[in-house]
Amino acid sequence: MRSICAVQVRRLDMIESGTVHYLRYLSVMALRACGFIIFRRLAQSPPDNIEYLLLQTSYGEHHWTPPKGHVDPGEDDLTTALRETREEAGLGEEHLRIANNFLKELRYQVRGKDKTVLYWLAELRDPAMSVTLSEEHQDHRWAHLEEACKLASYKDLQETLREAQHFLETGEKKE
Ligand SMILES: Nc1nc2c(ncn2[C@@H]2O[C@H](COP(=O)(O)OP(=O)(O)OP(=O)(O)OP(=O)(O)OC[C@H]3O[C@@H](n4cnc5c(=O)[nH]c(N)nc54)[C@H](O)[C@@H]3O)[C@@H](O)[C@H]2O)c(=O)[nH]1
Repeated sequence: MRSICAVQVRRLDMIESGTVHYLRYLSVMALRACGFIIFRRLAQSPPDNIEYLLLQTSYGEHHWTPPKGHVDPGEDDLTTALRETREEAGLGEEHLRIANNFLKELRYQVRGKDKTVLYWLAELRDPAMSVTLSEEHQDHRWAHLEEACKLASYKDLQETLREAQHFLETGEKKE
């Protein structure tokens, strides 16, 4: 009887990784994530000179979003955004020019729980710099606004990208 229990416990330990671990994590953590809408400017004339960076997850629905991720306990939001961008895209603060006066908050539900995502806006200083993905993502794309909106299939994220474009073209936030 004792040995059966030991085997069962070991099996439970083994499935403690992957999705089970992730679902347990979700059930205890408040869902808050932070990241950057990263853009680069090309030589073309406006508006085609602006491209946005989107990453495609290697898990789940394989959805596309800008680099972002969960806030660690005790971490401030901007530090999270910078850490996640370095981890997920290989781009650090030294590679970015962070825009003043642009911060967008998205709220949506993930598996029945409210999630808040904060996005800052940042320009890649060297447009030729390459992106280095982590295991969390399987692909990345630099895309003009309309293509970026097709990849980012969520209405709120599409609106955020449109607001970023408006901000970059006019220097003003959309009301
Ligand atoms: N095994 C496994 N493991 C997973 C899974 N899933 C995650 N992991 C692990 O967690 C780590 C990631 O940790 P971080 O990087 O720190 O966090 P985030 O960046 O926050 O990443 P998430 O993917 O958790 O969160 P979202 O992007 O928010 O996607 C969640 C759902 O929300 C919807 N959704 C997404 N975006 C929008 C939007 O803009 N607007 C709207 N309206 N809806 C949106 C969409 O339906 C989507 O399915 C990975 O390494 C994995 O280990 C999974 O399914 N199976």
